[in-house]
Amino acid sequence: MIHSDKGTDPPDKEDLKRSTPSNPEDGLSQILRLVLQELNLFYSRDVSGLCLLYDLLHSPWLQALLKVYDCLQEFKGKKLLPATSQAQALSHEVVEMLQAAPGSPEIQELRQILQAPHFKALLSAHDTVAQKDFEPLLPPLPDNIPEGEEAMRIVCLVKNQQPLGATIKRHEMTGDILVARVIHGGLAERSGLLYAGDKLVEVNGVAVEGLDPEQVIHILAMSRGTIMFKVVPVSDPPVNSQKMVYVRAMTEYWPQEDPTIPCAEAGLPFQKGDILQVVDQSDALWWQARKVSALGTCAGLIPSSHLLKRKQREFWWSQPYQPHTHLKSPMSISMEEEDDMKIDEKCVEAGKTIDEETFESEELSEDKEEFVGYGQKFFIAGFRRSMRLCRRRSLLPTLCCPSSCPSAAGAPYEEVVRHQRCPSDKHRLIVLVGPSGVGVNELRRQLIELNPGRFRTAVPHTTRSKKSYEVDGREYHYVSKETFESLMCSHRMLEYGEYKGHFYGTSVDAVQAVLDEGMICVMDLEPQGIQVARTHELKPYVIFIKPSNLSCMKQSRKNAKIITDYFVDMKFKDEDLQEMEDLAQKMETQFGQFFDHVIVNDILQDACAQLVSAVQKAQEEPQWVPATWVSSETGS
Ligand SMILES: Nc1ncnc2c1ncn2[C@@H]1O[C@H](COP(=O)(O)OP(=O)(O)OP(=O)(O)O)[C@@H](O)[C@H]1O
Repeated sequence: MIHSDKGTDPPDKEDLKRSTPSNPEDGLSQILRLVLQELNLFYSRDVSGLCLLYDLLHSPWLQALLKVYDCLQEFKGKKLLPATSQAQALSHEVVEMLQAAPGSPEIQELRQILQAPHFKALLSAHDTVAQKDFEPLLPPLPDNIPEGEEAMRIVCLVKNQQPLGATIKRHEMTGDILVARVIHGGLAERSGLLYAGDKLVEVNGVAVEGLDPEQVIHILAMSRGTIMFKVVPVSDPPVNSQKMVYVRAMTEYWPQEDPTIPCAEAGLPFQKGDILQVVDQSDALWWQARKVSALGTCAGLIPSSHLLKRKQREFWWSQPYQPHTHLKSPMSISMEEEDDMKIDEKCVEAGKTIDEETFESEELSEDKEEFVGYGQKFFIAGFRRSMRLCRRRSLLPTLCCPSSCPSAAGAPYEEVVRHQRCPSDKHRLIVLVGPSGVGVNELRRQLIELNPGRFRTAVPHTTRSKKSYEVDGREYHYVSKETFESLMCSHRMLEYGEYKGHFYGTSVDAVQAVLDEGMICVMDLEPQGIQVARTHELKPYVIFIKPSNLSCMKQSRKNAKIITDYFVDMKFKDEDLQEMEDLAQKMETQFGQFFDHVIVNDILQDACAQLVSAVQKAQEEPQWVPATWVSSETGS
């Protein structure tokens, strides 16, 4: 019973009495219910530490739990033996007896239960286990093995639908057929009887001497059921002492299109961004791996990092020369190419006169920059027209496709670890990426407005002069050209561009300032900026905002407008939507390996809900991140 100095009544004595295990009616769930009830009481009372401990140790439910624990421990030590290994036969007998017995509803019900197919299957499984009847029936070993022959091992494998999980090769000097590799998780490996280096002598009684590996494979392919190998065991069976590593594929790989793979069927196809568990790197050229999304499966062959890099280089040199294509939105390119004359025409068409002052002040409608939430007035920086138009002219070096350009290609695999952010750590930076006009800024704004106390955007820098109504550090950080250039040169700018003769950009420090305040920083970046942001200090979580299909977009963007250089926002034309789709595809092809999450922005409300949930998961659930982000933390 729990005593306390003050507070509510102790729990019902009868309840506690009933909770002791001496009362056989009690279930464990009853005890646990009482535990929870009492813990609730602890919470609601101001109990001193000593009393709490005293009460806790004397509480009947703790005693009851300990008794349950003891029983379980005792039970664990006991070796379970089946009461009978003939349960099926016994059930038959009972059914026959019941048939002769006078009919009563109970007897009828029992007969039905015993004859139900799933119950029969259960008894059959029970007897199989009780009789330890697990092994497949293997043919007897041949008894005419000549004496004095090399030490041989006879291996019988029962081939079901699955492949054998081993590859063979011919020894260059001796011509012997050897087991080249045994695939992890495959039939051969699970048997524990075949090793890389074993020499094949016979397969199903057929001598393999003088045969090509392809002929041996043909014999194997034709075999059904049990396959018998006669092998000369390798003197030193290889021991796999390597540690398992996880990698993110930074490129794609299709074994069926690779003529150099030792066995295309054993290859593991993968796409950019797939997380692979590499189980064997003992071979310099071909590793063994499986996808984390299918860990129960047999491993497959993938090119080693070194080999894949070489393949990328060879592929690149075999391609006709193509100047690097920019990942600029055709919408923005076409606008850049327009001459002033045309811009003037557009402005006249739109019934506006050019108001340079309005334009320079970059005024958006007030509700886009300021809003009232939580009884407070909030100002959202980073949404200004110049900043957004300037982003389209990003000065970051435009990356070419890492998989096809040897100079830009990084490692084809990036080692990753599963990392969970500690609640006391700074939040991860949330980066939104998407083709111009897809709704990156709309979603960003909606997210911030949803909870301005939790989400914020970084305040950008500019070299243009401050307007009278602006506040330094609110709309922008106003800096000199020299300061801006020094930030650029010291790689402290995550993105930057030039617009109407002024620099605009967002610095690492501006992002850090938001994170230091314990808030979640949400920014939008051009995809070529992702790699700059991928540092252990920011640990960005990249969300790709993707347009839905054309017909849906036509419907959902009927009233939407894109910002342009022409002082007025313009309605989407069909070509704009098509360009957006094409650009999204290019972005996915070139930068898909960096996307942690993809959201299709069709119905705005749904996309916003998905964004909220993705951001929460990024902060609160384990995610795959580059191993260097975590090792540099533990190292520091
Ligand atoms: N799901 C949606 N349904 C309807 N309209 C949308 C949706 N998403 C965005 N919009 C509208 O589309 C227009 C363009 O969106 P937004 O300004 O966010 O583009 P963006 O991706 O930030 O591109 P950029 O900044 O490069 O112009 C805006 O008028 C926005 O309100």
